[in-house]
Amino acid sequence: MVEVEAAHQQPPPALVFDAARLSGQADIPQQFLWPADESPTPDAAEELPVPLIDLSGGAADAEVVRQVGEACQLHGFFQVVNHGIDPALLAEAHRFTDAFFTLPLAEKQRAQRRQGESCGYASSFTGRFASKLPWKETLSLRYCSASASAAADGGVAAYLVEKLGEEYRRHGEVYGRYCSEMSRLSLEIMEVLGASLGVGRAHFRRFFEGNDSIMRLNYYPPCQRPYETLGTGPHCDPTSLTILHQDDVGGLQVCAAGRWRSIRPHAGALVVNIGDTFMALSNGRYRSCLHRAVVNSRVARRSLAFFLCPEMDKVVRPPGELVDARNPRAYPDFTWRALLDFTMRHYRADMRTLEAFSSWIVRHGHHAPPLNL
Ligand SMILES: C=C1C[C@]23C[C@H]1CC[C@H]2[C@]1(C)CCC[C@@](C)(C(=O)O)[C@H]1[C@@H]3C(=O)O
Ligand SMILES: O=C(O)CCC(=O)C(=O)O
Ligand SMILES: [Fe+2]
Repeated sequence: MVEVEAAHQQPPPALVFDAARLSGQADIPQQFLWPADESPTPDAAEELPVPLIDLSGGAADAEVVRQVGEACQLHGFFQVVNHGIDPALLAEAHRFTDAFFTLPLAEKQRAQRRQGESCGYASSFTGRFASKLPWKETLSLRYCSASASAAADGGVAAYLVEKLGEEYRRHGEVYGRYCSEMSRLSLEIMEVLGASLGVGRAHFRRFFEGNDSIMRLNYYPPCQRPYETLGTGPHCDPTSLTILHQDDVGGLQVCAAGRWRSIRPHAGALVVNIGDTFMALSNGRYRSCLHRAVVNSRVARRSLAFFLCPEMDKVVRPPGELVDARNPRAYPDFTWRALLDFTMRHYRADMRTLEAFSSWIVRHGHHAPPLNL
């Protein structure tokens, strides 16, 4: 029995995570402290040797297909270079991230994320979770590729202007361009994943042509007790593909072979990992990988995560080639809308989200259209 609702019991009156104030204090509220068996150890985690995959030869390169397939069978993480994304755009997106998160709290709260929604500003999810609060602030934006033709930025600029005012249009245009570039790169990576799984380059690319994705800006203030807190707790991304640009501070860790290993920042490289929804699309062939973000007592850290997601009501079902007597269906059909709603309203995404979701579907009858095996 999965204790799902418990994760969202009404927590005590919301604590406010004002990083400008909290970051300097010797003591921190106990809601931010993590149990010893989940908090990071002081010894630096050894580096996880993930391949720096060179995309200059394009997504058709056989070596790229081999390296991505190998990484996805091992731990689901790899880094790409020569990905074609303008370094100036990456730098501008980070500059605007800094500009936003160093605003006074009241200004940021004008874009406050509402209960059950995935967009907006959140300061450590106080009011959403009762304990093990992440030491971070986030701003999440929605990017709809289908509307990109109309709004050219997937609706990102309009959202920021609506929430924060006309003076944020430039921010929105930069993040909109960033998202459309990430969407383009995601489709190239989907071609590589399709080729590596033997279902052809077009299959997953077509599935994600119209995507309804989430752009998340993570801001991790310095923390004076970095070995008792976590910037982002252990989890697998419930989404399909994550393309993350981290600054040069470091803090992303992956659990591989039962050990936490760090993914060292490489200037200009993008960190890529598959998520739960792609694990279901691959019928479990490729694993969504457990990872977390640790904080430090010296400097703030930022990471920009683009989460590729299918259109809300498209049924997530693996291609027939990946289902046979030896590889029966690993997960039931579902829609991304149902899984997103599950993580927003009923379950804090962790390392068992898809299992918890699968039994939740059965118990709550959220049946997707019948299988057409
Ligand atoms: C669909 C999503 C939920 C989260 C943001 C995206 C993909 C990653 C998820 C998350 C980061 C996993 C760890 C817990 C979480 C609550 C967080 O720390 O932010 C998750 C995000 C969320 O539910 O807002
Ligand atoms: O900040 C990082 O390096 C990782 C963040 C993350 O895993 C997430 O936002 O899902
Ligand atoms: Fe993640």
